[in-house]
Amino acid sequence: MQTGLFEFTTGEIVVICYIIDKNFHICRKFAKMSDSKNEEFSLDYLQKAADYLRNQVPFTPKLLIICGTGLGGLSENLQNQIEFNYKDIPNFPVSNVKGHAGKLIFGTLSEAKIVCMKGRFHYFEGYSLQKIATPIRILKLLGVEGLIVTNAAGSVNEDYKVGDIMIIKDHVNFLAFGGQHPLRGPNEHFFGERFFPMNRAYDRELIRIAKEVAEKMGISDDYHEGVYGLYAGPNYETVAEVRILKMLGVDAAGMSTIPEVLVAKHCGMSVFGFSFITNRCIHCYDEPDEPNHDDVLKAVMEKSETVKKFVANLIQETKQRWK
Ligand SMILES: O=P(O)(O)O[C@H]1O[C@H](CO)[C@@H](O)[C@H]1O
Ligand code: HPA
Repeated sequence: MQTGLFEFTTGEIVVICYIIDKNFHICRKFAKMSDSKNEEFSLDYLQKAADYLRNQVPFTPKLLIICGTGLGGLSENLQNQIEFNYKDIPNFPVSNVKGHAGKLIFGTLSEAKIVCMKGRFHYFEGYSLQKIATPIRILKLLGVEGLIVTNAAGSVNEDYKVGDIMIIKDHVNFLAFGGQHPLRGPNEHFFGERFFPMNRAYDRELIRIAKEVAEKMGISDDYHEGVYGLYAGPNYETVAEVRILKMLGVDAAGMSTIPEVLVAKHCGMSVFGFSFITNRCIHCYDEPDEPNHDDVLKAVMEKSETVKKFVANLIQETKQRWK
């Protein structure tokens, strides 16, 4: 048989059809595999959680606050609170780390309409990067336009001290260097473009206002602008790793935040973030100190009022955006 440029016998055609068919099935299988990998990050799946919340919350939240370890007290700023346990929200992950209560709290502050995640999800808990960031997409579906993301972190920068606030001006996503990314897989165009920039990820105007707020609060010696680095954990860094982080321009190290920021930026949110410095990362082999989670929690508790005030003042100064 003559087919275009080539001549085939019937037998050859059968073989070719078989190969095409086989490849088609293999391709379909792979497509299905990668689709099912993203199913829990898809619009349909997340819509269920958004509908559940929308039916019970009488206003549209505009600002999401993610409370880092021990920073759940930030939700105490909110008036007219409506509270949900993560476990009661369909298709919502559940948090397992001490210092992360697992509650979603809606409320208002200085007329700003806010939702607060009192408890987040970490890669070291075994969640996929997508699962960690599902609340961002769910709350985007509800109407959220801005994110204040907070975390507890160790200082790599030796000028920082325990109790300081580091406003995040940029980050280094060490997981991405190894090809790990919450947006890996088919792009959900509803939320954003396949390719998106991150060079202006942290909103410069919010940073400017936050610095003014810190100055007005009289804490100019206790805040910095720096680079956050994601170390997957759950162990704290070795001395050699801390030295590498320093060489690579990281000022504070933590085990969270970046997956949430990536997904927030992908769906067009404005982002402001800060790290609360809970411990020093250890640079020297002869130092007897060892970081531990109880000290991390203790450090946050000691300064929780200042941090709460900092966030409340920042919201007060930017409330027009979140009404
Ligand atoms: O980043 P958050 O959730 O604030 O918590 C930080 O504190 C924990 C370690 O003490 C880790 O989970 C680290 O990421
Ligand atoms: N390293 C990583 N994550 C952390 C630290 C740290 O020193 N402190 C709090 N979270």
